[in-house]
Amino acid sequence: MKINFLKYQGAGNDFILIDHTANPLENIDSELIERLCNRRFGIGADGLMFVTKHEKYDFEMHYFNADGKLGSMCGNGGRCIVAFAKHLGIIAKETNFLAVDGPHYARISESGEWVDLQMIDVETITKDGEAFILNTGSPHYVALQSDLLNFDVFSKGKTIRYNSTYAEKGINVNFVEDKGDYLFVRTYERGVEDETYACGTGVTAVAMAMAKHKNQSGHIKTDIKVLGGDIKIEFDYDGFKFTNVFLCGPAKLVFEGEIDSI
Ligand SMILES: N[C@H](CCC[C@H](N)C(=O)O)C(=O)O
Repeated sequence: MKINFLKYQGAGNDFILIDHTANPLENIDSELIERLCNRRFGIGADGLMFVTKHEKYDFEMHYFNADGKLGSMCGNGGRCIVAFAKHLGIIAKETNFLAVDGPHYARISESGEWVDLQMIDVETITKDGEAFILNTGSPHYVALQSDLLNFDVFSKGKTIRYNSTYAEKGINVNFVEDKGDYLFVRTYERGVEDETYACGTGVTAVAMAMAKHKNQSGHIKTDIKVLGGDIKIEFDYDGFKFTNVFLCGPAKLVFEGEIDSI
């Protein structure tokens, strides 16, 4: 069986993209997805996405984590799939598409390599000790951490993700250091079960948690640095609810290929 794919990355969060608009998605082979995402035996990626047709929206996004299982919303994946849809000629400058957490609006630059993706509104932020817990389409744990560059994100993130509170459903664990002009963020991702170079729903959660932590309100713009590049978050916050949330950043085509058998 031959499968054509494109590989994209958004701030170093990398994905395999497959055009499935010609036929509906059925009989998902989780083991195959896991093999394709494997960095030693496959193409290598943090996740894999299929684009399918939808009656009411420009397209539908189906996101799978590198472990082959259906994921919750992926923000960087969302930006990459918009770039992919433009590449396929499905959309031009803007789009309304459907993802697992509902409809999303996005706009794309002329070059096709920068995407502003609207994310869901968020109202509920709880605390686990000093950490903030919120869902931006995917569940996130946000903890402040000094000297983050030298911090063991993998071990500490994994310990939190597998503690008795989160072991069953899992959680994405983000660590943030406030650098004044920007936030430096590193993330241990559920479903990849490793640190990734960027996590879109994660940095969105971090920007929200920090706005609450600093008692900010109004129209808030946050510059974020992750291991794989720079991301910008914008939202309105009235002290209770985050609305008009945009995750803005790069979405780049890396290569194109054909899988014969694996
Ligand atoms: N990398 C993704 C997060 C994927 C969420 C996934 N790890 C899960 O919890 O199902 C992002 O850019 O938002």
